[in-house]
Amino acid sequence: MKMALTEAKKGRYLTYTNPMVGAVIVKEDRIIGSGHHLGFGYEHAEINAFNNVSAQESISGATMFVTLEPCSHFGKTPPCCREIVRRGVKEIYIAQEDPNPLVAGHGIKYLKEHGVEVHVGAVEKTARELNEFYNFFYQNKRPFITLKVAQTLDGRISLARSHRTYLTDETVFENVQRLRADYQAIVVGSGTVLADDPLLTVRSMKLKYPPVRVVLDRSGRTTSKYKIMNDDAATWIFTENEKMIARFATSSVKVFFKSKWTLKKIVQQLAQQGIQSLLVEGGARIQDAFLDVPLMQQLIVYQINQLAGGNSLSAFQSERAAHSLLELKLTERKQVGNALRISLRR
Ligand SMILES: NC(=O)C1=CN([C@@H]2O[C@H](COP(=O)(O)OP(=O)(O)OC[C@H]3O[C@@H](n4cnc5c(N)ncnc54)[C@H](OP(=O)(O)O)[C@@H]3O)[C@@H](O)[C@H]2O)C=CC1
Ligand SMILES: Nc1c(N[C@@H]2O[C@H](COP(=O)(O)O)[C@@H](O)[C@H]2O)[nH]c(=O)[nH]c1=O
Ligand SMILES: [Zn+2]
Repeated sequence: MKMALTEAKKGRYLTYTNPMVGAVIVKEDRIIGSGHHLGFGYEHAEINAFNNVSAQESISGATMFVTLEPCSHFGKTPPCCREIVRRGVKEIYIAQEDPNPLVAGHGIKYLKEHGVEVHVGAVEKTARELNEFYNFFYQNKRPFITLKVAQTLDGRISLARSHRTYLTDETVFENVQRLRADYQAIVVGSGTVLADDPLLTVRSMKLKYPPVRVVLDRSGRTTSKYKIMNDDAATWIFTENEKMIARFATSSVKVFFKSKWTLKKIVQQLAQQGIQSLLVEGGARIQDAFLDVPLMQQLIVYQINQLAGGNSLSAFQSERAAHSLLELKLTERKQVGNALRISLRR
């Protein structure tokens, strides 16, 4: 199963809203084939593993190790569970059940009903972690949300709200690029667009499915002159200003207009669009809004050894009355460039 997990990882950045999946076929204590899910819309891991078995080998009577329950639905490809039965696989080890309601248990049921000996749960924890956002999305019906903040020792993100303060170095930039690549959407508030004019793209890698840039712009202060509105990646704006529809009518920017958007409704809408993971990159008011709801699962802080003081801007700051403390569990702490990277979970 560990080999199947190594196989699965070969699909990283290519599977999009599909999980990474790996499969290994064993016969008489020999590996006769292995494969992974090649990418969104392409062959599933099991089929790719079958395709990699040489013509001289007989699959009939073999054992398969697969990191996710074989699918039972006609999607972009036919059901893997049928192919497994058709090929005569005798026994199958499955790391985890597929939480996707299209499959959820049906694949296992089909295999059992067709005489395959099924074992579920081998190396399950590692398999679940590999597709953490996918699993979270189907189990909770909402995206996995990470808040990311670059801050000073005194928890400040900028010397003044109206402009950008460069806090972290090139090494942190690279680290953030890799972090971004793992998410399907990146969220910022209009204040950050106006103050920083960020691109919010992944420049260090050529991604087939770059994260969507989501701008929360309630009163409609952004225009097409900002870099985030370019075509380097998709951009979606959530606004309560109807004029934004006309303002972006001739561009590829998608405007989600509603006379009243709550953060919960925005997250619901993103889930409906199939977004399984969100990286929230500020600014102060947006981070505070996510803290207030609270809709986040993870916080990643890049903390530098400098102080800002005075009336500099706090990482989570708005006009609302603070009412309680939110306790988080430390999961990782390591030095990255000029910052201490601190990861915490709810
Ligand atoms: N160091 C770091 O990690 C980062 C620092 N920054 C810094 O943060 C500053 C910008 O922060 P800030 O001014 O707070 O702006 P934000 O980026 O947090 O955007 C705030 C705006 O978002 C809109 N909005 C939409 N939905 C909501 C909601 N549910 N709750 C609150 N606001 C919502 C509001 O628009 P409206 O007013 O129309 O209602 C509000 O003005 C800049 O100085 C920037 O440099 C930014 C990102 C990262
Ligand atoms: N990638 C993968 C599976 N993925 C399952 O299939 C769904 C996508 O189906 P489709 O759109 O047809 O590609 C995905 O959400 C998940 O339920 N299943 C498998 O048997 N093996 C695989 O390698
Ligand atoms: Zn399949």
